[in-house]
Amino acid sequence: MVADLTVLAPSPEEPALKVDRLTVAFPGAGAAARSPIVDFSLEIALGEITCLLGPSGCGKTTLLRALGGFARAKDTGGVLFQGQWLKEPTPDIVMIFQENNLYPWLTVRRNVAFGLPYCEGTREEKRVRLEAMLRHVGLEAAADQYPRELSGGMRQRTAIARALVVNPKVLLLDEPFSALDVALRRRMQDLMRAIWETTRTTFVMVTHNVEEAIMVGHRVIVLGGRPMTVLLDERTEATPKDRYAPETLALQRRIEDLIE
Ligand SMILES: Nc1ncnc2c1ncn2[C@@H]1O[C@H](COP(=O)(O)OP(=O)(O)OP(=O)(O)O)[C@@H](O)[C@H]1O
Repeated sequence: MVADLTVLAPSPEEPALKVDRLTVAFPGAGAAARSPIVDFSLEIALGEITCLLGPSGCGKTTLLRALGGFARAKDTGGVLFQGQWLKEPTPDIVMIFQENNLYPWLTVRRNVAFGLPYCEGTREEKRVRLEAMLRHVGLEAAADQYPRELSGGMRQRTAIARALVVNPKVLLLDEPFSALDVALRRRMQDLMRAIWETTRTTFVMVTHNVEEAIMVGHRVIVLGGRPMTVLLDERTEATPKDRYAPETLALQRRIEDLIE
């Protein structure tokens, strides 16, 4: 446990994000008719890892963007964050994309520190927090390297550290590990669970990998159809030792059948 990163456990009653009759409108004439998200509702629990799965093109990224305040919603509904309609991105909700978007001209340490000037706390508190985060994701030794000198996993760890060091209330991840090989992907999944154990941040992760969703998530939601609906909403208690357990494999098959 890294004390510097610990936050108070949030009250479990209150949802972190409430999608309430959301219709996403795409810009351009008639485009709203093609929107996969029409009158859609869903609650994302506070302090949990929720994984979103679904066939390609069903609207997962569009939903994630809406959760981040990036989508244009019709004013008949939307996304509620802390009881308020989310109209634009907020520093409390941070999004990480597959391609991680690091600043190539900054070292790992300076990439991770990028958002700290905008946070509360003294210079010394921020310094301690930065170093604790670098240690937590195993990047201390690489802190003075540039993104081009890093492996894919190190780049993604830098992106995760940069997102978490500002202590967001919600972290949205869009297929963050899809470019990584199987072994590295598993290490990143374990790291994500370890980070969650310490910070209890609300994570929402889109993935195409069913096993990953079951192993990382506390809750797995399968989306599909047009307009998009929830096809399956299941809690999962799987730990690494349950990876090949009959219940894990049975849930995996049920989900795969829905996504095909
Ligand atoms: N800005 C936009 N304007 C018009 N159509 C869009 C826009 N953004 C997304 N779409 C369409 O909305 C649908 C859902 O896209 P989205 O990227 O959310 O799906 P997805 O489930 O994340 O797909 P994938 O798994 O392949 O990443 C697609 O048909 C896409 O073409």
